[in-house]
Amino acid sequence: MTESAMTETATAIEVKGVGVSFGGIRALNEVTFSVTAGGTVGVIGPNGAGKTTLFDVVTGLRRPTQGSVGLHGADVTATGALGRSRLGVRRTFQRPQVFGRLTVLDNVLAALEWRGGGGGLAGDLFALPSRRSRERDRRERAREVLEQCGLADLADAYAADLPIGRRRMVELARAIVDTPSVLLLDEPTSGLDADQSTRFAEVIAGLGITILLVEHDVGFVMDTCERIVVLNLGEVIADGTPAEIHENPAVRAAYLG
Ligand SMILES: Nc1ncnc2c1ncn2[C@@H]1O[C@H](COP(=O)(O)OP(=O)(O)OP(=O)(O)O)[C@@H](O)[C@H]1O
Repeated sequence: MTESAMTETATAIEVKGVGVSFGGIRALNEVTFSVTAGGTVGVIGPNGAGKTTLFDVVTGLRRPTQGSVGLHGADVTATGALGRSRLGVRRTFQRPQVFGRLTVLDNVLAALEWRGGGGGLAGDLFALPSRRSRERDRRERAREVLEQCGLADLADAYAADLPIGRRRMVELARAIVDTPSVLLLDEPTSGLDADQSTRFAEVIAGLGITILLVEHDVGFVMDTCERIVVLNLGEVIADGTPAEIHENPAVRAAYLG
């Protein structure tokens, strides 16, 4: 393998020259950055900076007007959200998106179901041994993740009845249960108390996967991420380590104050 090919495979997310316009509004302009496989990168910026639009572009919910998106070395600009999820991309949302009328356990099990039940229709209809053992494995894995996320006692609670902090953890549990390769977290600590934030940070630190997170809590980003990308008015104004970002005069002027 050539050196450049090796560099390419080590890059999990590559955003190159991305632009998105909404009519006359330029939500993103020439946005370029990458995330190394297994790395954790934070995106910060004031309201309206383009953070959510950037997540939409990386997850395939929105096609950029310009530029390209790469995942694990492949150009996925034209690949939709489902195709990207098949490549192992998972996401949480600013407002946690859980299935309110399902229990916590069923929310997590749902994420293990979409690839198919194994054994096909016959497996389901006749409860074949292969189907039953797969079902046991699924439940075991789901319970393991509930434990990891501090939700074991809430397995049978309806997601809609939970306070926002718990719903965020359910969303996280559902996102990580089938061991994604890339996880995007949109304002993960919003609505969490200090203990829940700490737990959240511990859970994601232990995953060993590529993480891109948007967060208003700059302290959390500084503690959790090895690199930070700063957006302002749709443009990257800084990209560096937490210490570099903290000292960057343009960032201080635009954001940190
Ligand atoms: N669907 C849309 N139609 C029109 N304009 C939009 C749309 N989505 C976003 N915008 C505009 O694009 C810009 C970037 O918005 P975006 O939501 O990506 O910013 P953000 O950094 O996530 O903001 P916040 O921190 O408030 O969530 C803003 O000016 C916003 O008003």
